[in-house]
Amino acid sequence: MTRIKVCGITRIADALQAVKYGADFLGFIFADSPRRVSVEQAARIIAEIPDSIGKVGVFLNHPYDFVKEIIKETGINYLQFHGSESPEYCQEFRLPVIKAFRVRDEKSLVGLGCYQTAVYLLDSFHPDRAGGTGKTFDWQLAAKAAEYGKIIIAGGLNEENVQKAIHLTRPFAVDVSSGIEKSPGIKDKLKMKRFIEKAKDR
Ligand SMILES: O=C(O)c1ccccc1N[C@@H]1O[C@H](COP(=O)(O)O)[C@@H](O)[C@H]1O
Repeated sequence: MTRIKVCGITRIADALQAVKYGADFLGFIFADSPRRVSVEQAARIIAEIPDSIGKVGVFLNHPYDFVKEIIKETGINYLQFHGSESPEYCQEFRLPVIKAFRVRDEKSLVGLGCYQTAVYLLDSFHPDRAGGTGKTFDWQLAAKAAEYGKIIIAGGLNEENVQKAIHLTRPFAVDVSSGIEKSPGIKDKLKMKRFIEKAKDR
Protein backbone atom coordinates (compact mmCIF):
# COMPACT_ATOMS: atom_id res chain seq x y z
CA MET A 1 0.00 0.00 0.00
CA THR A 2 1.20 3.52 -0.78
CA ARG A 3 2.42 5.36 2.31
CA ILE A 4 1.33 8.91 3.02
CA LYS A 5 3.46 11.80 4.19
CA VAL A 6 1.68 14.93 5.39
CA CYS A 7 4.15 17.78 5.28
CA GLY A 8 4.24 21.31 6.67
CA ILE A 9 2.84 20.39 10.10
CA THR A 10 2.87 23.34 12.51
CA ARG A 11 0.09 22.43 14.97
CA ILE A 12 -0.56 19.51 17.34
CA ALA A 13 -4.21 19.29 16.25
CA ASP A 14 -3.22 18.83 12.58
CA ALA A 15 -0.62 16.21 13.50
CA LEU A 16 -3.13 14.19 15.53
CA GLN A 17 -5.78 14.39 12.81
CA ALA A 18 -3.28 13.21 10.19
CA VAL A 19 -2.36 10.23 12.38
CA LYS A 20 -6.03 9.45 13.04
CA TYR A 21 -6.81 9.43 9.30
CA GLY A 22 -3.86 7.15 8.53
CA ALA A 23 -0.78 9.21 7.66
CA ASP A 24 2.50 7.27 7.94
CA PHE A 25 4.93 10.21 8.02
CA LEU A 26 4.62 13.81 9.23
CA GLY A 27 6.93 16.50 7.89
CA PHE A 28 8.35 19.46 9.83
CA ILE A 29 9.91 22.25 7.81
CA PHE A 30 13.03 23.91 9.21
CA ALA A 31 13.77 25.77 5.97
CA ASP A 32 12.70 29.31 5.20
CA SER A 33 8.96 28.92 4.53
CA PRO A 34 5.55 30.11 5.71
CA ARG A 35 5.33 26.56 7.15
CA ARG A 36 8.54 26.76 9.10
CA VAL A 37 8.42 25.43 12.68
CA SER A 38 10.66 26.38 15.56
CA VAL A 39 12.66 23.70 17.33
CA GLU A 40 10.43 24.04 20.41
CA GLN A 41 7.22 23.83 18.38
CA ALA A 42 8.41 20.69 16.56
CA ALA A 43 9.55 19.04 19.81
CA ARG A 44 6.18 19.75 21.46
CA ILE A 45 4.25 18.24 18.55
CA ILE A 46 6.54 15.23 18.13
CA ALA A 47 6.18 14.35 21.82
CA GLU A 48 2.44 13.75 21.17
CA ILE A 49 2.87 11.52 18.11
CA PRO A 50 2.97 7.70 18.33
CA ASP A 51 6.35 6.00 17.79
CA SER A 52 5.02 4.17 14.74
CA ILE A 53 4.79 7.43 12.75
CA GLY A 54 7.84 8.71 10.87
CA LYS A 55 8.82 12.25 11.87
CA VAL A 56 10.59 13.91 8.97
CA GLY A 57 12.68 17.06 9.33
CA VAL A 58 12.82 19.06 6.08
CA PHE A 59 16.09 20.94 5.53
CA LEU A 60 17.50 23.12 2.77
CA ASN A 61 21.28 23.37 2.49
CA HIS A 62 21.65 23.69 6.26
CA PRO A 63 24.99 23.29 8.00
CA TYR A 64 25.66 19.82 9.37
CA ASP A 65 25.70 21.02 13.01
CA PHE A 66 22.31 22.71 12.65
CA VAL A 67 20.73 19.44 11.50
CA LYS A 68 22.45 17.49 14.29
CA GLU A 69 21.11 19.93 16.87
CA ILE A 70 17.55 19.64 15.54
CA ILE A 71 17.75 15.83 15.63
CA LYS A 72 18.85 16.01 19.26
CA GLU A 73 16.25 18.56 20.35
CA THR A 74 13.12 17.37 18.52
CA GLY A 75 13.08 13.59 18.06
CA ILE A 76 12.79 13.65 14.27
CA ASN A 77 13.77 10.27 12.87
CA TYR A 78 13.96 10.92 9.10
CA LEU A 79 15.86 13.65 7.26
CA GLN A 80 14.52 15.22 4.07
CA PHE A 81 17.18 17.23 2.21
CA HIS A 82 15.39 19.53 -0.21
CA GLY A 83 18.32 21.54 -1.58
CA SER A 84 21.58 20.82 -3.35
CA GLU A 85 23.08 18.70 -0.55
CA SER A 86 25.84 16.41 -1.86
CA PRO A 87 25.85 12.59 -1.62
CA GLU A 88 28.72 12.89 0.90
CA TYR A 89 26.73 15.30 3.08
CA CYS A 90 23.70 12.96 3.04
CA GLN A 91 25.88 10.06 4.19
CA GLU A 92 27.13 11.96 7.25
CA PHE A 93 23.91 11.19 9.12
CA ARG A 94 22.81 8.00 10.86
CA LEU A 95 19.09 8.59 10.26
CA PRO A 96 17.42 7.51 7.01
CA VAL A 97 17.64 10.23 4.36
CA ILE A 98 15.00 11.28 1.84
CA LYS A 99 16.80 13.23 -0.90
CA ALA A 100 14.55 15.59 -2.83
CA PHE A 101 14.96 16.35 -6.54
CA ARG A 102 13.08 19.27 -8.02
CA VAL A 103 11.95 18.07 -11.41
CA ARG A 104 11.85 20.34 -14.45
CA ASP A 105 12.87 17.87 -17.17
CA GLU A 106 14.88 14.68 -17.60
CA LYS A 107 18.10 16.54 -16.81
CA SER A 108 16.80 17.25 -13.31
CA LEU A 109 17.33 13.59 -12.46
CA VAL A 110 20.95 13.38 -13.59
CA GLY A 111 23.05 12.65 -10.53
CA LEU A 112 20.34 10.74 -8.74
CA GLY A 113 22.36 7.53 -9.06
CA CYS A 114 25.20 9.10 -7.06
CA TYR A 115 23.10 9.09 -3.90
CA GLN A 116 22.69 6.10 -1.63
CA THR A 117 19.74 7.40 0.31
CA ALA A 118 16.76 5.50 1.69
CA VAL A 119 14.23 7.17 -0.60
CA TYR A 120 14.13 9.76 -3.42
CA LEU A 121 11.48 12.46 -3.26
CA LEU A 122 10.44 14.07 -6.52
CA ASP A 123 8.98 17.56 -6.23
CA SER A 124 8.18 20.21 -8.84
CA PHE A 125 10.75 22.74 -9.92
CA HIS A 126 9.90 26.39 -9.31
CA PRO A 127 12.34 29.20 -10.11
CA ASP A 128 11.68 31.11 -6.87
CA ARG A 129 10.40 28.56 -4.37
CA ALA A 130 12.17 25.53 -2.94
CA GLY A 131 9.01 23.62 -2.07
CA GLY A 132 5.36 23.84 -1.16
CA THR A 133 4.69 25.11 -4.68
CA GLY A 134 1.33 23.42 -5.17
CA LYS A 135 2.46 22.55 -8.70
CA THR A 136 2.71 19.10 -10.25
CA PHE A 137 5.50 17.92 -12.58
CA ASP A 138 5.49 15.49 -15.50
CA TRP A 139 4.88 12.21 -13.66
CA GLN A 140 6.18 10.21 -16.63
CA LEU A 141 9.66 11.30 -15.51
CA ALA A 142 9.21 9.42 -12.23
CA ALA A 143 9.85 6.09 -13.98
CA LYS A 144 13.51 7.05 -14.49
CA ALA A 145 13.95 7.82 -10.79
CA ALA A 146 12.25 4.58 -9.79
CA GLU A 147 15.14 2.68 -11.43
CA TYR A 148 17.32 3.85 -8.53
CA GLY A 149 15.07 2.92 -5.62
CA LYS A 150 11.97 3.90 -3.70
CA ILE A 151 10.32 7.16 -4.71
CA ILE A 152 8.00 9.62 -3.03
CA ILE A 153 5.85 11.76 -5.31
CA ALA A 154 5.37 15.34 -4.11
CA GLY A 155 4.32 18.63 -5.63
CA GLY A 156 0.77 19.83 -6.12
CA LEU A 157 -0.97 16.68 -4.95
CA ASN A 158 -4.55 16.97 -3.77
CA GLU A 159 -7.66 14.82 -3.43
CA GLU A 160 -8.42 15.25 -7.15
CA ASN A 161 -5.13 14.02 -8.57
CA VAL A 162 -3.56 11.71 -5.98
CA GLN A 163 -5.07 8.51 -7.39
CA LYS A 164 -3.82 9.31 -10.88
CA ALA A 165 -0.33 10.04 -9.50
CA ILE A 166 -0.27 6.69 -7.70
CA HIS A 167 -1.60 4.83 -10.72
CA LEU A 168 1.04 6.33 -13.04
CA THR A 169 4.10 6.24 -10.80
CA ARG A 170 3.54 3.38 -8.30
CA PRO A 171 5.44 5.26 -5.58
CA PHE A 172 6.55 4.12 -2.15
CA ALA A 173 4.72 7.17 -0.78
CA VAL A 174 2.87 10.34 -1.70
CA ASP A 175 3.60 13.67 -0.04
CA VAL A 176 1.09 16.47 0.41
CA SER A 177 1.36 19.90 1.90
CA SER A 178 -0.43 22.89 0.35
CA GLY A 179 -3.11 20.72 -1.30
CA ILE A 180 -4.75 20.08 2.09
CA GLU A 181 -4.30 23.55 3.61
CA LYS A 182 -6.69 26.35 4.56
CA SER A 183 -3.72 28.71 4.62
CA PRO A 184 0.05 28.09 4.73
CA GLY A 185 0.84 25.83 7.70
CA ILE A 186 -2.82 25.37 8.67
CA LYS A 187 -4.38 22.12 7.50
CA ASP A 188 -7.99 21.72 6.38
CA LYS A 189 -9.41 18.71 8.26
CA LEU A 190 -11.81 17.64 5.53
CA LYS A 191 -9.31 17.98 2.69
CA MET A 192 -6.78 15.99 4.71
CA LYS A 193 -9.31 13.21 5.41
CA ARG A 194 -10.38 13.00 1.77
CA PHE A 195 -6.80 13.04 0.50
CA ILE A 196 -5.79 10.16 2.77
CA GLU A 197 -8.93 8.16 1.94
CA LYS A 198 -8.29 8.56 -1.78
CA ALA A 199 -4.61 7.63 -1.48
CA LYS A 200 -5.45 4.54 0.57
CA ASP A 201 -8.14 3.49 -1.87
CA ARG A 202 -5.55 2.81 -4.63
O1 LIG B 1 6.40 23.67 1.97
C1 LIG B 1 7.33 24.49 1.96
O2 LIG B 1 7.11 25.69 2.18
C2 LIG B 1 8.74 24.03 1.70
C3 LIG B 1 9.76 24.94 1.82
C4 LIG B 1 11.07 24.53 1.59
C5 LIG B 1 11.34 23.21 1.25
C6 LIG B 1 10.30 22.30 1.13
C7 LIG B 1 9.01 22.69 1.34
N1 LIG B 1 7.95 21.82 1.20
C8 LIG B 1 7.98 20.59 0.49
O3 LIG B 1 7.29 20.75 -0.74
C9 LIG B 1 6.76 19.51 -1.14
C10 LIG B 1 5.40 19.59 -1.78
O4 LIG B 1 4.61 20.64 -1.39
P1 LIG B 1 3.15 20.89 -2.05
O5 LIG B 1 2.30 19.67 -1.74
O6 LIG B 1 3.32 21.15 -3.50
O7 LIG B 1 2.64 22.08 -1.32
C11 LIG B 1 6.77 18.64 0.10
O8 LIG B 1 7.77 17.66 -0.10
C12 LIG B 1 7.23 19.51 1.20
O9 LIG B 1 8.12 18.77 2.00
